[in-house]
Amino acid sequence: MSTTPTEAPESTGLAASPASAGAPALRLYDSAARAVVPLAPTAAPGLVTIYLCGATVQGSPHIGHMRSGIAFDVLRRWLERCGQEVRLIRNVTDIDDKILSKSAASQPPVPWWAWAQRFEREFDAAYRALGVAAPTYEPRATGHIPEMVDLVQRLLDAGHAYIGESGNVYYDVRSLPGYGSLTNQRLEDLATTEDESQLDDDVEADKRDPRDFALWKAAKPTEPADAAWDAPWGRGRPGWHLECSAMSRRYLGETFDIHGGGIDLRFPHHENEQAQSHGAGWGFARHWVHNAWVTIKGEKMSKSLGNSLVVAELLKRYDAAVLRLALGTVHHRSTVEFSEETLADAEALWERLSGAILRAYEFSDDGGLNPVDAPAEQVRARALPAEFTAAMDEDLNLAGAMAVVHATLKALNVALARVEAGPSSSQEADADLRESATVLALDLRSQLDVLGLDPLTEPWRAGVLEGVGSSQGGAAMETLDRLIQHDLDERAQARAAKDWPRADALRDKLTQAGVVVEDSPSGARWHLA
Ligand SMILES: Nc1ncnc2c1ncn2[C@@H]1O[C@H](COP(=O)(O)OP(=O)(O)OP(=O)(O)O)[C@@H](O)[C@H]1O
Ligand SMILES: [Zn+2]
Repeated sequence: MSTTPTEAPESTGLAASPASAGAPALRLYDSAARAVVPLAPTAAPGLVTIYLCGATVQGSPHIGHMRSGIAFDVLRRWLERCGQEVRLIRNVTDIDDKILSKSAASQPPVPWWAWAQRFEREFDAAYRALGVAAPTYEPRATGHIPEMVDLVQRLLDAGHAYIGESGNVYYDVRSLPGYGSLTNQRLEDLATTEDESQLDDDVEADKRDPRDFALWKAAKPTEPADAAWDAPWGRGRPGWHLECSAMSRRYLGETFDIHGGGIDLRFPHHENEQAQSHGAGWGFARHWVHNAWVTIKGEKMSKSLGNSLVVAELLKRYDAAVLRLALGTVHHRSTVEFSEETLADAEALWERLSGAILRAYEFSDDGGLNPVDAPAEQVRARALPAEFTAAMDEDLNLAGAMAVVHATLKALNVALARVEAGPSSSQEADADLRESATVLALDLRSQLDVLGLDPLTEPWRAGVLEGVGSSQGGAAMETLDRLIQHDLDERAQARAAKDWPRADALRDKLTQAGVVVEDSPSGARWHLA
């Protein structure tokens, strides 16, 4: 490994967090250590630095592409909830073989950069729709060519890279004793480091070893002139692996806390990123987190397998919150099987969760000061149940956290039923009941917020309040209640007089209008279907 001294990462602008909360209690599975280990951030007190490999913007995002964005959004939210400041970098690969070939093959052909920009926007829209907070910075590969050229030069100087006859620059994997350590592979057992992302690596006949990989690809006469940049060893463009080493160094410094991405990226992409950064003398990632696949009928969702579901299409059929719930409440290392059944379950759960919070919201309206409608900061300031915290701290155990969510929902429904059963003999007791339902609704919001699913914050709020109207919801429901109550009273009288046809007709009328009537010992209750 190179021992070249390196500059301090002052240009990253990293600083101690003002909201420093000491070290987080989170323990996370580390793919390199193959064990759950404590996360011990080092950049600055109260700060966690994360680099997540982002999209290669060569086509429309399918729902599988969203998995890592959502999984790491939950990780980020949890760390922030625990008082940490999180600096999350997610890059955009906006130059690559597929972008060049697809833009050239499109009818009519478009410039590669227009193609990349189109799909970057689509990814952006999909992340936004699914409630994935924007990363702290989202660097594009093409905006960091000088950093990449510097890194290649550094690797050349340190003897970890060489220039081939083609003008390509390769990483010499045999030069780094630790190559393969991330994925626990011995160099002797590796045949080649070719991977799909480097399809056009041509023959690469000038490699010294088939396991070496391209750091820099020499410009080709068949490729657009503006897809190449000057470098001391000749014009060309960066290899994919190089981008992440250069951009993580630029924004997070030589060493950072967590490196993430899809499980397929472990090898060769992450192994090669690590080789580059270690070769440059940088500490690089201290902790590796990889998320599992979204599958369909057990098979990875993938464009080439023809089973991919484009996010924009799914959003025409499903509420974005339902998609987020389906994807974001499963442990990040477990597969999400994406089926009609998964979506139906998520849809039903979302209705129950948002419906219960909405019911509490409606009855709590008090001259525009609705306690259930507390701003997100207030919701986040609430203490979480110890079981919830313990589950999240133990490798983001979402099953454990969701068990707490279900218990809170159940308790809220019980409280709501008691409130809705109507006034008791004591006003004080009624106020207590309303208070306990309000507290449970806020608790539920607070737990769901960690998962990015608080129904009363954006991007879900508008959809959840649709038809209720954020300021007029309570008043509108009261008016509706009076109208319905009038019919229910008439129905009660018809039943008392054993006028069954009249009683049934009144109920049918309400059912047709979307009102569900439930008879209980204390009288009929209603809710919207
Ligand atoms: N089904 C999936 N589940 C989770 N992550 C995925 C899934 N498909 C792709 N990804 C993530 O998105 C990254 C980019 O995906 P890629 O461009 O290979 O998509 P793809 O649909 O599998 O395309 P192709 O069919 O061209 O292989 C992958 O490296 C992976 O980390
Ligand atoms: Zn990467």
